[in-house]
Amino acid sequence: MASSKIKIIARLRPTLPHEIDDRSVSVQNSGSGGSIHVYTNDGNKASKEFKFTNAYGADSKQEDIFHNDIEPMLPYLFDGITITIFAYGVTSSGKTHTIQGTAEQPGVIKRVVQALCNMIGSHPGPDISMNMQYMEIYKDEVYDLLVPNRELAPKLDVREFEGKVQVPKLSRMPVHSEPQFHTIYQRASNQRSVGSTKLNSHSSRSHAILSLHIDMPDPVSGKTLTGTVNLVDLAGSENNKHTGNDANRLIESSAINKSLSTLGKVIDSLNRGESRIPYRDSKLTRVLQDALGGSSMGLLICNIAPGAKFRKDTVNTLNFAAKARDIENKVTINERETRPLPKPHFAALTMQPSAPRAATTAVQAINSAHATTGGQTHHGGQTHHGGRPSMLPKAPRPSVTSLQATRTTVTIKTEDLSVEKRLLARNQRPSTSALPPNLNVQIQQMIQAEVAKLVAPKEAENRELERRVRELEQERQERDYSVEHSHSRSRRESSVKREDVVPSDVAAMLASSDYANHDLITRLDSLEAELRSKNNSLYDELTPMQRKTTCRAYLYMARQYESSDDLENALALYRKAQTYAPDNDKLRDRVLDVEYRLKNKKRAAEADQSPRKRHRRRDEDIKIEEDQPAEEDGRPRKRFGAEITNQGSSPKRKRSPDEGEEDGMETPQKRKRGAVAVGDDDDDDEHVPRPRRSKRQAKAC
Ligand SMILES: Nc1ncnc2c1ncn2[C@@H]1O[C@H](COP(=O)(O)OP(=O)(O)OP(=O)(O)O)[C@@H](O)[C@H]1O
Repeated sequence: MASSKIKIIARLRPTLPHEIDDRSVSVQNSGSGGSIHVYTNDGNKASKEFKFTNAYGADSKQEDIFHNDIEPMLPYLFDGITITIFAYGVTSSGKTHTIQGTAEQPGVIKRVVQALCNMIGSHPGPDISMNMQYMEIYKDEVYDLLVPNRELAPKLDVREFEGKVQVPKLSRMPVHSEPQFHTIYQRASNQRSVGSTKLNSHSSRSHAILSLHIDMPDPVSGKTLTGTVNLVDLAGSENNKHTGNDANRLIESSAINKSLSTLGKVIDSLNRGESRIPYRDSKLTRVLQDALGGSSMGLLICNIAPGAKFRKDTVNTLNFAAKARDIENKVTINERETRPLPKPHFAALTMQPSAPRAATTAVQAINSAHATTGGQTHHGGQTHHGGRPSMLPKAPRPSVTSLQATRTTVTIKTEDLSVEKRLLARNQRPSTSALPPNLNVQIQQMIQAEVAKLVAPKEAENRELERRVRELEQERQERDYSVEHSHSRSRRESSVKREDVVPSDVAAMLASSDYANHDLITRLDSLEAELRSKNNSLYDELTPMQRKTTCRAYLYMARQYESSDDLENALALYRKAQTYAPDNDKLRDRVLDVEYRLKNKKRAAEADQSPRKRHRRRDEDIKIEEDQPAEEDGRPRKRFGAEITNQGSSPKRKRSPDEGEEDGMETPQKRKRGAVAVGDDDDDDEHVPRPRRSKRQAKAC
């Protein structure tokens, strides 16, 4: 494993038409080496100097940066190394211009894709493929930009797998050609969150990360090397006094500033060699973990805006860059098994995976190249890093899957960096296994046979256990079935019994019209008692039809009792009937009526107990009987209690004109008065209501 420092370059953008050129920032030796001077006051000689690997002035071209700093890194991708290039700076400093560019001045992305397509195309060897992923981090959440509709895209999780931070659900698209890439990229870029601020009409509101993966399978070793280049366009730090942000922009701005401040903290912690690096404090640092003290090579482009109003931001950016250049990454090569292996037996798990080997020569070559160009920029250039253990890439966990990722080192000839020769050299490398392939298979088969012998008795025991469990389960099911069957049969029988018994009894009772059918009452009572004893009510047990029939039976008997003036029994039977028709309003009225009458009857009976009243009443009765002639048909007139019918004599019921006066009589008093009135009115053609009189007055009359 070799260490590699992050390479830092700075770029000053030109003054825009609406800006004043106050010459507050200048670049010396633009293009190679170079330093940036930030003047404390306009035209003042006092300045702060920052030196970097390369510094580019306002007149620099896109291709200058590409040819000097980016193109030389690309061949390392074909050794399975990850490269991260990110643009950092205040808003409107030219980050998007540098990374993305325009149609006339294409930026890093277009140039990198073009170069990679050429490199892949010129290589006749194994099947090299390129895939792309594109995500944005907006308000500290990761979103896929390759989805058809970014608005509907879900937030994505960031996970760590085998020492590498990944976004597992991020989509991946194959890149076959340059035009095809640009179609996909253009569509995805249009989905990126941008907004207008006072400083930039097209300001990025998110951090965008485009990843290009180059997969190089090696059919001989069954392994695939993957080189990845991450091109990161960070959102710019913002001074809200200058941007004039509205509420939504302020929220975005605070998320951007927070993530950038975490980025600064991560770099500080790495420089101090702290044991805890706050990668997890923001999604940005989590995703870029590999580039910040991880296992990839890094290039940081610091974009600077001219003008005094940006002076503070410019100094901050350059201070940040000065700190970042001390970060050391432990560069590793990404190689994984892709040949499907025979399913490994658990015994094979005891075998440890091969430890990652260091990418030595390749990275040393990079470092030496950096040192030659950037040695003078390091302010004395000591490395403060003491080889913090957490910065070392983790060894892959043992895995039973055939896709076992390993990171190994290859020796790269630094004197010859052409892709064809690198790939040729890789193909000519002997297989990592020193044993012939058939011997490996034989060993595996022997181990499997041995282990099978060991586990055979245990497996037989397990089979026997399983069989026993199955039997028991079957027995239980059969038992459950028979219990359920007997229950349902008894339920069926009981319902059949009820249907047989209740209706036939009722029918018999109705046929005999014997209202004193005590047998029926006894039968119903006993049935109810029986059901009550079973914690159940007859109502619940009967079908609606059976309830209706039972109710009718009780009603029939109640009416019979009522007509014979046995109000007590009638009331009891009406109440019973009510239990089977609780919602019947007429029946409820009837019960109230009978209750009322029964109460008055009892009261009247009590009054009759007084000796004086009994005497007076007897006299009155004699007098009335003397005065009252018999009906023409010889039948006596109806008297109190005899008028009860089953016609529904609700107290509130409106009488029909056809109903006799007596039917509307509601109370014993009324009825009595009515009886007298009927007797008196017999001779009258016209009904004249009589004034109310006391009994004494009536007697006097
Ligand atoms: N080197 C350059 N040459 C010409 N124009 C430039 C250059 N750099 C930046 N610009 C112009 O400056 C403006 C702001 O640039 P750009 O959008 O790239 O800034 P930014 O840093 O990405 O801003 P933000 O962080 O707000 O997205 C754009 O109009 C862009 O065309």
